Amino acid sequence: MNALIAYLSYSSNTKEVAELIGEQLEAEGLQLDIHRIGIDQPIDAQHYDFIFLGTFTWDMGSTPDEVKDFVLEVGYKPENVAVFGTGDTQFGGDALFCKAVDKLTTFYHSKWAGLKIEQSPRGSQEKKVKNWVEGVLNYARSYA
Ligand SMILES: Cc1cc2nc3c(=O)[nH]c(=O)nc-3n(C[C@H](O)[C@H](O)[C@H](O)COP(=O)(O)O)c2cc1C
Repeated sequence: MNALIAYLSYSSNTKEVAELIGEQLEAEGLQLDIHRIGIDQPIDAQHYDFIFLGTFTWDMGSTPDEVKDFVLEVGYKPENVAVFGTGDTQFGGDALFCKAVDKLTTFYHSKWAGLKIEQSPRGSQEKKVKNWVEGVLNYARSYA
């Protein structure tokens, strides 16, 4: 099985989550490609068994433009998109926390609840990342 991790990150929090996810996927034996949204060349989404899409949230619960451009670039709604992201409850509390994750999860009709991390995942939230990735892979194993 193979996977793509596509993410946008300005100040590295979402990048750190992407790295943790990547380490786990590789440890589980998946072949991995990384796509830095807004930087790397367009990808062929059909090539992947899983697409992990990562974004931060800003501007009152908005999805960053680069991520919207990526969604348009992909051009269709793959069935295998799992969404993760980082945010900060100081910007609007629970109502706006990682709102972009919610929006993308709904947009892609994702099979998996979005992973929401407060700022950096390092420390106590690492376990949350690990459990979420495990949940995504377990679903795939049970339906493969
Ligand atoms: C101007 C601004 C607006 C933000 N608005 C939100 C928001 O509405 N909801 C949220 O959860 N986080 C918000 N954040 C917090 C960022 O999403 C958070 O710091 C995130 O971890 C940054 O990701 P990155 O380090 O990958 O760039 C905002 C941050 C900034 C600077």
